[in-house]
Amino acid sequence: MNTAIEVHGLTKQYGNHIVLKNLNFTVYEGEIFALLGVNGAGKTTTLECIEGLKKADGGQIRINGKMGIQLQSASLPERIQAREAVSLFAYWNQTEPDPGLLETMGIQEFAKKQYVQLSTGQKRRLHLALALIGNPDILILDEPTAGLDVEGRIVLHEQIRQLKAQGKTMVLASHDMAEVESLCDRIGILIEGKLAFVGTVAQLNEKVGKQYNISIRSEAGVAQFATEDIAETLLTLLAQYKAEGKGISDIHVDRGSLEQHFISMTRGEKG
Ligand SMILES: Nc1ncnc2c1ncn2[C@@H]1O[C@H](COP(=O)(O)OP(=O)(O)OP(=O)(O)O)[C@@H](O)[C@H]1O
Repeated sequence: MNTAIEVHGLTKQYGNHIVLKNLNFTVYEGEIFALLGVNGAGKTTTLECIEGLKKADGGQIRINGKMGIQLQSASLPERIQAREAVSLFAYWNQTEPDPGLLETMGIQEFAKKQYVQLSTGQKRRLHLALALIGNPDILILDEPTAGLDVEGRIVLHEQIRQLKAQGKTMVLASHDMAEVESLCDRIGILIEGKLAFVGTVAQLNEKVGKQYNISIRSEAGVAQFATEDIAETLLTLLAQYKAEGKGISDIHVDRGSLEQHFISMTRGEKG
């Protein structure tokens, strides 16, 4: 496997606060690699060191290929139209705007709108399109779906999958375990500036167990259950609620918070 990014002994501190502590990881060509961590774990700082926007205090970063960076929100002038931003980025990249790219990213539908008038989802799509203008080999995406509704996330996930199918390498930051599980090939988990785990989703599941949390709201209040077999547990619970005549008003299933996985990882326990 060819290497797209190699990070060796990366350290970074702000004053006395060491935020990245000797990070070592490799991103291979064509894969989606996620940096997963809670707020403040060091994800953005790591990405910015890779992007060259922040200077590392120690270590080496090797990049093999052309890199595209997805902008953060509110990075463009408020009054610039989406199509003007595209033209500007194309000019900087000494190329022409690619109508196919604009079509795929769904930019045409809001091409004449000013940046300030765009929804969060439209801004993200525009940022992704701008990152793609120079036809990079490697894409860096910092929390690409933050603030998006379910539909917006599904659309963006699909676009990210299409980019992978085209052979792009992607590194993304996220604090959403479920997103990372469905999208990424490998994960690096950052805990307080240290990489606590690097490996595939399957390897992570082996390590922390594949536990799901189920919350059921009914007249009797909210009850919570943990299981490794959602289908079986849900069927049993639904039958039980029905038999007891308890009307269900909401059901929520999740993969457990990152914090739960971190705690179990550091304790070496399951769940
Ligand atoms: N310019 C800065 N000056 C001082 N401290 C900073 C600066 N930028 C980030 N930090 C600190 O570095 C740590 C890591 O921040 P970073 O933004 O990399 O985390 P993150 O994992 O991306 O968090 P989030 O999910 O909230 O974006 C935090 O404690 C943060 O307060």
